[in-house]
Amino acid sequence: MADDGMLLNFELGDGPLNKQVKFKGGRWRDRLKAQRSAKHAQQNGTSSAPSRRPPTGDDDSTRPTKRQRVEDGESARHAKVPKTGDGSSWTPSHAMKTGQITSSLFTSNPAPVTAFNEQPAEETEPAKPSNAPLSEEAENFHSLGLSRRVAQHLTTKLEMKAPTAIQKNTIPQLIKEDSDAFLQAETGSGKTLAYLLPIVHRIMALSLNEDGTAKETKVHRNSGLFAIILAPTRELCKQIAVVLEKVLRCAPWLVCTTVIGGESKKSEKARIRKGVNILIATPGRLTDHLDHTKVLDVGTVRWLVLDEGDRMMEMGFEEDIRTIVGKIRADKLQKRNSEGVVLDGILPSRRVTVLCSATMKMNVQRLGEISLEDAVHITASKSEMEKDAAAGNQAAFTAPSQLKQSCIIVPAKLRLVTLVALLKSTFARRGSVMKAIIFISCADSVDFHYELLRDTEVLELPTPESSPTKAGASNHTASTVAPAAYVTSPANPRVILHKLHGSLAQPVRSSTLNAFAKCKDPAVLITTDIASRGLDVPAVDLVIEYDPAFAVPDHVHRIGRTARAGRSGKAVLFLLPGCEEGYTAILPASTPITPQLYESVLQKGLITTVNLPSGHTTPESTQKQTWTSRAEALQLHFEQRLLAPLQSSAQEDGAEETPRKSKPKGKSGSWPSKATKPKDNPLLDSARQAFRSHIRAYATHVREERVYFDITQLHLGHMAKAFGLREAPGGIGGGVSRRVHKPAAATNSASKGGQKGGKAGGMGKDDDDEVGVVDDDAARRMKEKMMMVMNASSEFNIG
Ligand SMILES: Nc1ncnc2c1ncn2[C@@H]1O[C@H](COP(=O)(O)OP(=O)(O)OP(=O)(O)O)[C@@H](O)[C@H]1O
Repeated sequence: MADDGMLLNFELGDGPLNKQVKFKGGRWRDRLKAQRSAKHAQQNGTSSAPSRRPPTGDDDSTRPTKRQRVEDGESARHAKVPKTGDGSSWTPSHAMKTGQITSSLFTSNPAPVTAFNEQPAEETEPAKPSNAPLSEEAENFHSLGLSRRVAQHLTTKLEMKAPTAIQKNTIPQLIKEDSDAFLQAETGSGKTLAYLLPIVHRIMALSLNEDGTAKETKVHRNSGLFAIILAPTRELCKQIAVVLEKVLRCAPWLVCTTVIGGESKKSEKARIRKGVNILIATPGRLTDHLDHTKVLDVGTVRWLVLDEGDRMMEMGFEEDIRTIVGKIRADKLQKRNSEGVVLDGILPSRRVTVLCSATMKMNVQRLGEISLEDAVHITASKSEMEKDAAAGNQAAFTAPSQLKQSCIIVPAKLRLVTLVALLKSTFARRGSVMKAIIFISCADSVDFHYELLRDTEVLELPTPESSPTKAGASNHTASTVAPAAYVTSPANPRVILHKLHGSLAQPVRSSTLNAFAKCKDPAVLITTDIASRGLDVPAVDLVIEYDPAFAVPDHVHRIGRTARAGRSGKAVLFLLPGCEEGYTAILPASTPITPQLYESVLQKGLITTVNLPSGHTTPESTQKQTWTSRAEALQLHFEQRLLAPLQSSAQEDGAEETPRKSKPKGKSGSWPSKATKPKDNPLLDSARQAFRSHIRAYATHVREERVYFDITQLHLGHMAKAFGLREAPGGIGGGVSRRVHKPAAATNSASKGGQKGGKAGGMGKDDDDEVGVVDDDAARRMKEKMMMVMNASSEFNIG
């Protein structure tokens, strides 16, 4: 690595550069321009710095102005070097002592269209949690109809004293009635137990009398498959299995298992052959087993649960679900099992389908048509039901009331440093935040940010799962768990970084998630939407949507990873100034989404020096810097990290950097594109790939929300800076990946041939990373944008 110390050590004084500086790196045009500017500045006794005062957040005048081209040498010559809000001078960044060329971070940024003042944090009474368990006095599990055995097990072993509202409304219904149900309640409200407990209770009743004494015939693992639970992702299936296993400890004669892909079908078949009473599956894998696993008998199945039903539809599992529902219904319902145990009466006398979600996209109506018959709609509260009815059964959804939502409107160029500053201030105090999740739009961008923010030194970590130790790194997490650089603080000298996306191998995904969940140190998970649904990781205090979700319901699920079961939580949304600002108006929130000024975030986070990764030194002079100059230095450091190994060759041939063609990476299948072949600096390569994928992903926000996420408004040059790039790399317009859904054919057996479509990238996984729908409109906009870019010269494309 280059000696970044040199780079961070730029002058803070407001005097002009008085030495002839040799400019290195970047493109020859930029170098020439900077050389000229510096010369003029010397002659005129002024700096070649842009004239704009860096925003300090002190008053309105400090707002960044609307997007402008970078000041030319003339205007820069006449510009005064202003003082920053905190009294120090503003540092020119176009021509620095080190001779590096970069555009200023604080100039030419578009101003927010909404005028807002950051409200001082009011000492208001915290909102009453809307998804918490009810009071023990008001309700208990036994009174809902569950056996004493189950109720006691919940209280004593699982430490659940009272049901939540959705559990209170669902459990009696599913115990007493045999009708289909559509379960809808906010994130973290305990829907999993709401449908699991009545199922377990009724299956247990085949073996136990009402007073808890054993019946003559006791069902066991070979007595039949009674329930199938479908969930969209493998992680979610595993999580449901963990909860169910805990519940089944009070009925150890019953067995559940998962069939989710990502592991050998043979071993799944073997488990089914051994006997299972409750099966948890991803739709694609189950369809495959229904086709090929003869021992899988669905004649005794009484419940089919579709957890996160809308997500399954969205992921293209409609055909699989049709097949599954069709096959289960077609099989004659057995009134007795093969051992002669009477099932009817104790178990439902018809097949019951339960559909479950915190949100309902339009496609759920179709899912309802496929799977439900005269379903009852169960919500957490009466008022919700009334609200939904008033809305013409278009289910309304909200975020938990205790969840505090805020947004930061931050110009594209400042996104990366603002993210670091936010994380740094988040972990400034020990214990205030233990776990944070950062949502990013695509796998390539997750890979890049993880590589950028992790420390290069491998430290010994305490838990075996999250230990890329010197001695023996955990194979599965060696490339997905690492100590973080930049965001640590004296109070939290160790923060552990994790990354997760659908293109990672299944064992890596499982181990990484497990490592994050069990991490004893403060931890950050950088992830795609793969972690947005249903995942229940305790102690997530903060969710950062660095890239906004592709659709509002996805946003609701993402932020729902915090503030679960009555706990508190915060969610921060990054938005660009301009049309994105209007997005907050359509987001569901019990309390208003509070705006935060990015200037304050930077100021708070960069109040002290940033801990650079091992091997990078922070010069002493930076100790005295202001937050603005620290932000500039940090950005410069990132850019330099990306460029370092390539610099010498660029100098030698004086050529402009051009993206090099290479084979597609293949690993992050969601966004296939012309990848550049890693040569000298894999991080640079990763940044370019991430940038391209990010821009493509941006084009895929759902149609109704594209008014807020208009790709034609994106400044690619500015956005490139958020990836540590000094200019937008080419190759973005290499065709917008169509979002076609993978499904069974791709997932399960190549032998099926006839792809019904594969998810972008065609990785053919059950639950690969998903993005918004890429349709003709998105493709057209993308094309338009590319034309604009080709016809315009940007700040980084001076000429
Ligand atoms: N009665 C209860 N008392 C205390 N904690 C509970 C209770 N029921 C569920 N929980 C806990 O609440 C958390 C959220 O539960 P669960 O994952 O079922 O929520 P959910 O409604 O399915 O959320 P999502 O829509 O995000 O999937 C879990 O950690 C679970 O252990």
